[in-house]
Amino acid sequence: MATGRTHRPATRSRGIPEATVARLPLYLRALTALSERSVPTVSSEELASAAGVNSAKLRKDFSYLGSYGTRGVGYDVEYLVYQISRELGLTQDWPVVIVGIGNLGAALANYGGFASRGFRIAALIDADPAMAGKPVAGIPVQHTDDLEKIITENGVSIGVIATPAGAAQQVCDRLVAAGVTSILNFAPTVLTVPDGVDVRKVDLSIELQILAFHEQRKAGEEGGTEAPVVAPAVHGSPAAVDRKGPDGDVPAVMPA
Ligand SMILES: NC(=O)c1ccc[n+]([C@@H]2O[C@H](COP(=O)([O-])OP(=O)(O)OC[C@H]3O[C@@H](n4cnc5c(N)ncnc54)[C@H](O)[C@@H]3O)[C@@H](O)[C@H]2O)c1
Repeated sequence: MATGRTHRPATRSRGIPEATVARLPLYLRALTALSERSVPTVSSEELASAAGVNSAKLRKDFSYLGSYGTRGVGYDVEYLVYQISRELGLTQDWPVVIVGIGNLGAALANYGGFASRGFRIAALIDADPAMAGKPVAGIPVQHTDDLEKIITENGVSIGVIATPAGAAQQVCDRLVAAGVTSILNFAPTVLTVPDGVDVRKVDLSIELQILAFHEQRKAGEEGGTEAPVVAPAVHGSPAAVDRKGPDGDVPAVMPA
């Protein structure tokens, strides 16, 4: 199967640009921290600084949400938390499966940040029969033979792939055929999916390579030599080099 686009167009159907969507989690993280400190209101400048975003961009982003703040007062923190959570679809529970429970899959399963943000780990799946039934993060690992059944029974629409690269496309195809429509891919390979399926890719080695590029450029500047004008080749994902993140940085998570 597996033909077609690997990511959505730049503007969502509801009219919120993809770049704004990518910044909403940054605002939400900053707002959640303010909310935990019981801060009632925040100015666009303060929030922009806490989120690491330019304040004009923040105001533009919030205008898409219909949120303009109150002059002299700022934005209501609790209301913005609610609004952004609703926009991101975080006011509902999202069951997630992780496929490939090795070093990375187990670390992800143990990460408390998913559950606290509404992403409940519904199942852990691995192809190794020796792992079946063994608990990881308190959840028994299930065998890939049952993948389709697990997806259907749990109403899973988000799948995380942490298998070796060679297995990732086949796992992706099975997840999609079973009804998964969003995939977070950690395997260092480009996945092909049908229209309507979103894939985000995480590759920390690419982030390190980009940092190495900047280190090299800084060293060149200090030494008075001209900085290189092109990034080094990044295996398997040339788009990662020139793709900018939410606010000009390069994201650790990128469209596949
Ligand atoms: N994106 C990143 O920044 C990042 C960081 C570390 C690792 N990785 C990648 O994540 C993947 C996992 O790395 P790891 O160190 O955990 O490897 P690992 O070898 O420890 O674990 C891989 C697991 O996948 C299972 N597996 C193999 N084929 C499978 C299949 N068809 N279906 C289900 N499970 C299957 C194996 O049984 C094993 O438990 C690799 O592709 C690695 O390159 C990415």
